[in-house]
Amino acid sequence: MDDAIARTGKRASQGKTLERRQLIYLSFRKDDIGEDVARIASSFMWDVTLVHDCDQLQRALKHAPVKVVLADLRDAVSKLGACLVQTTHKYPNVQWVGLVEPQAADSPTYAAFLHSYFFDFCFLPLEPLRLFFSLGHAWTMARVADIHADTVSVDAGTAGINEQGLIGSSPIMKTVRAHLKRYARNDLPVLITGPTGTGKEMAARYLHEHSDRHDRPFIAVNCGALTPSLVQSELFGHEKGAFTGAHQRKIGRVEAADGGTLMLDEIGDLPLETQVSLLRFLQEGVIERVGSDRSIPVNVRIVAATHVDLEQSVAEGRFREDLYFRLNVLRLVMPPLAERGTDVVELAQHFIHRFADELGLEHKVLCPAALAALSAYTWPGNVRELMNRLKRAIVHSDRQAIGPADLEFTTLVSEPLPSLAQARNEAELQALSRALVTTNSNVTEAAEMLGISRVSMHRLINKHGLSAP
Ligand SMILES: Nc1ncnc2c1ncn2[C@@H]1O[C@H](COP(=O)(O)OP(=O)(O)OP(=O)(O)O)[C@@H](O)[C@H]1O
Repeated sequence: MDDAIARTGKRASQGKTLERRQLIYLSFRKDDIGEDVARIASSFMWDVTLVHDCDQLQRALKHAPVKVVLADLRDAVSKLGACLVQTTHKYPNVQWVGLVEPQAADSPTYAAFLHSYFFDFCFLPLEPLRLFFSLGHAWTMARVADIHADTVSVDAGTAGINEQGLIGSSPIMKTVRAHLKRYARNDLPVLITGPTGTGKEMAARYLHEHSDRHDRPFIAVNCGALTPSLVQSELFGHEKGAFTGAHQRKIGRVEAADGGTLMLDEIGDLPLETQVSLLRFLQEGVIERVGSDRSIPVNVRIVAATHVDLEQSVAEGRFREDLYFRLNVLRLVMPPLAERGTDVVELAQHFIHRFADELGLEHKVLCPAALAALSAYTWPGNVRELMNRLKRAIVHSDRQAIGPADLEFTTLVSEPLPSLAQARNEAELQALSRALVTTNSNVTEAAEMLGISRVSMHRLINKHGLSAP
């Protein structure tokens, strides 16, 4: 079998100069597989760096353009968890291939690692040709991920995407960020609507951070939490002695936001009698502190948010129509989490690391069934509900891998079916691999065996990153 590999590698280099590829082989055990791996991989154009711990791995990744890490998973569970979290966070495009003993793939912890972090795995004892295909395909996937990341960062430059601030790669969230970035270029009022917990306040902050006002204050006022008796003084401030208990001058929230952005959250809950003072401020750009008749000019950008239907409130006489028209100049709708596709998994992966850091707890992984349950759920409480479930799971679960029950999903959710395109692709790769193995990588014979032309065979080999002649 080694000869077949050597021949395939040799053919691969015939007629053109092929780039040698960098592979890191990570093994926490210092036994002999390393040398076997290095010999086999170098025969098909890989340069192998052998590392034995996470520090060495990080150093190797820093110093060489590595796209694939091959990890020996034997006896490595305890060390591997932290290492995977640390490394995949820092080098998200590097693809991982695992070497496992057949029985290990049945263990829930290994299964969680393999599903969450690994592109592919090979069983031990090592079958060289299987490794050859696996590494080749992983390399191609890493390249695709690099190209995609370049596109996203170009997008980020023009559309102002800040992945850390407002997470989500779904098309709908990309559109949200693009709108916010565009709105950030002017000072017009924005009305953000959407269900509770979808990130309306976060969107307002994002807008502020991308505007020229970003080094001035961002002040959020929860209009629903203001008591009717104090709402005027909270918003506009008061002078000393203005009313019983006003022992000293107080600067209101509107004045505190001068030069920056004022977010009026839950604007639909602002009492009717206060709505008129807010309207006056919006029209004239000046405030008067309670107990004073001096007008103070204040320059703020207004972002209002609500989860209630303001049009309905206007129709029912609970919200002033003139104020509604003042606020509703630019409009943004935050989509429910259930409409954001795989964002739920992206957000969950982000939050489990963030909460573990914040709470000083060990980093955990989400097992495949948990990921499936997260994707299948309807999320009435949106991102806030997701955060709360994850926080509770991290605190309560003693296991390394978080399962559906830890996330309080009582009904079991089955693994999602692969799409037809994925299933076809997988079948195509398998047929291709079998034909190449059977014919010792003879493309003409393999093409004949599969009933396709040599040209199609080459196209498929390239498509699947199998690096043949
Ligand atoms: N896309 C996102 N990326 C990261 N965190 C998010 C995202 N969306 C929401 N969050 C987080 O979810 C929580 C709820 O978000 P936020 O308070 O902005 O929602 P909201 O729509 O204003 O809620 P409400 O209507 O109840 O006031 C916050 O802790 C926020 O940091």
